[in-house]
Amino acid sequence: MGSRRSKNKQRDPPSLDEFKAKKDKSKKKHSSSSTTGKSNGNKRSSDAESHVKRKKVKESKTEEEEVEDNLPVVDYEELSKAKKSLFDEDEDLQDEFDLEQEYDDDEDDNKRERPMWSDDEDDEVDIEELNATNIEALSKKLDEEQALEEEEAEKELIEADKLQPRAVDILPTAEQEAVEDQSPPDLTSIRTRMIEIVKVLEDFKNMGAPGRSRSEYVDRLLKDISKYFGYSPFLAEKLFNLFSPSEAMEFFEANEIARPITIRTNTLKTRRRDLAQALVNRGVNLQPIGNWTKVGLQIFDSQVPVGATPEYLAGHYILQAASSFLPVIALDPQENERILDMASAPGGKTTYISALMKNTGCVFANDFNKARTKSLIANIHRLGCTNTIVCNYDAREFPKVIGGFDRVLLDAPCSGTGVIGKDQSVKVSRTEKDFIDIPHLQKQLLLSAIDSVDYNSKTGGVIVYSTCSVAVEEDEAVINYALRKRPNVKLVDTGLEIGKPGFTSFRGKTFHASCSLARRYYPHIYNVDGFFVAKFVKTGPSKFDDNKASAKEKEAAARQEALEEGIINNDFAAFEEKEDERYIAKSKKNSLLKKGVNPKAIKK
Ligand SMILES: C[S@@+](CC[C@H](N)C(=O)[O-])C[C@H]1O[C@@H](n2cnc3c(N)ncnc32)[C@H](O)[C@@H]1O
Repeated sequence: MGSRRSKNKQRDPPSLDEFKAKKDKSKKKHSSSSTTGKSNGNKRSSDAESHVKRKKVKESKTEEEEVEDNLPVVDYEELSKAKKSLFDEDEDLQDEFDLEQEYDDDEDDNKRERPMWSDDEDDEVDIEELNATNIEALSKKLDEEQALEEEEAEKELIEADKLQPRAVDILPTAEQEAVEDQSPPDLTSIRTRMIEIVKVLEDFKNMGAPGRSRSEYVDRLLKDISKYFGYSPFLAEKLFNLFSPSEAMEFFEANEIARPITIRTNTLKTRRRDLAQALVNRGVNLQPIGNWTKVGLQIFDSQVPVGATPEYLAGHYILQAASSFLPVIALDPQENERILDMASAPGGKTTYISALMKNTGCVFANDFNKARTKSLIANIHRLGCTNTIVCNYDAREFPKVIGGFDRVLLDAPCSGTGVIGKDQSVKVSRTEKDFIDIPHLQKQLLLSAIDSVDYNSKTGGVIVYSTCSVAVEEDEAVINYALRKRPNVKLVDTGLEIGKPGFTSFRGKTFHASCSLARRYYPHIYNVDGFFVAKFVKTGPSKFDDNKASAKEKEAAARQEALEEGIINNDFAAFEEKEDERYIAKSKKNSLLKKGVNPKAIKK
């Protein structure tokens, strides 16, 4: 963890001006790379700047700041740069989405480069001298110096760690623990102790105190985590076990912050470029999410409520977490297919499916919770999805209700351990029983999803299972169960470019090797909600398969029933002749009056 300290700063979202300056910079970078061939010039220069800045900061640090630097704050700056982040800034995006047209080339803005260039003075390097010709050489030199410095610092740290018998002092005695339990928590010392314990656990052989077992450190760390971050001891342990100790700390830290606000362009009504332009005009500061989606936008800040703009009300976009795009991308819906979204409210994924199908075919949007189907219907209407049928069944009743689908999405009800960043109540509300009951339901739902798919589908035969939980019981254990119970399916690649592979074994349990094809998403790695996505294809009929013919009959019967109940009208787009006659007459009269003609004088 020591080597991370200099980078442990969360980046503030850029202001509009900074964003613009960045765009300008990137534009210059493009042109300079094409003329000079020095494609890394800007990066190197900013490396050089940050080195200069780091140096300054380092010199002026107090001891307290040094301690503060030790704290495992999630490195979002690194995250945003890392290839693996779902919020990649890809230069290629410029072609499809070029916001530069939205900003004038203003001299003031050009002056407002990143502060590293203008604010810092440095004894050793005169930044003014960093021009196009010597920048690369200087940067290289600075890089080397920096690497050497970091190496030395790391060595010093290791030596200091060895010399100091800190490990002995980290764990409190029973008496100290008793006193601590009685008094209000001292969060600063708890945090420091957590960091120390993590260091010991990462190198227990050399750093563990004599006579102390690894589990003593783990127990203390778990107590500290649950006190510091506010988790129930049970959930703290469950989540801790998913990661190495230092990664677990990053995960817990990341859960303290909400993920970036993201929206999905509704391509049934607009294009992302047009939407972005409209929102920028309203004072929304945004940029594309990353090169893995052509419809997502990340909102940095806004002068208007993003959930109430005219574009929102007109259904040009939906507020949707970036991770929620993933299962639909994996589902890969095709035009004219029949698709079932088993647990669909409030419809973020249904409306995306509908958009990808360009309103062709048919999407059955089901949800067991009737109250939630109201927001589902509202979203379907607002976004103009005309190929959807909303239903309200316990999805375990499928395929008896209807089957023979080309594709089924099961975005399953779950414990929500992936979305603690936005729902902190999960920290204490989830019990051991939840991790038995919820997976039980998920397993039943997944079998129904599999049985509802037509294995003869010419275009599909696909089932996607997703959760916003990172708990293995709700993810790999569920898909592994389905593989055992339904030998007529196999897991396939999700087609998603990024994501960590699913576990093939976990704490003594072994899963089918193909579970590694599933994808895991974590807030501390991708800056998105924790998520899980697995994709199956059907290789043979299920015992309970409903063939396509009978599914069609059921669909026709359902339509008829809805017609009879007046839920849908066959004459949705037709004219009400009597009503229309009145309006036509009125408008004719008005038009004559406008022309100064007395309507009564006109012979009928
Ligand atoms: C994760 S949410 C779905 C979110 C939705 N897919 C979206 O993108 O907006 C899970 C949904 O499952 C529904 N649900 C729970 N049990 C169900 C069941 N037995 N059958 C169908 N839906 C169920 C819940 O009402 C909830 O709306």
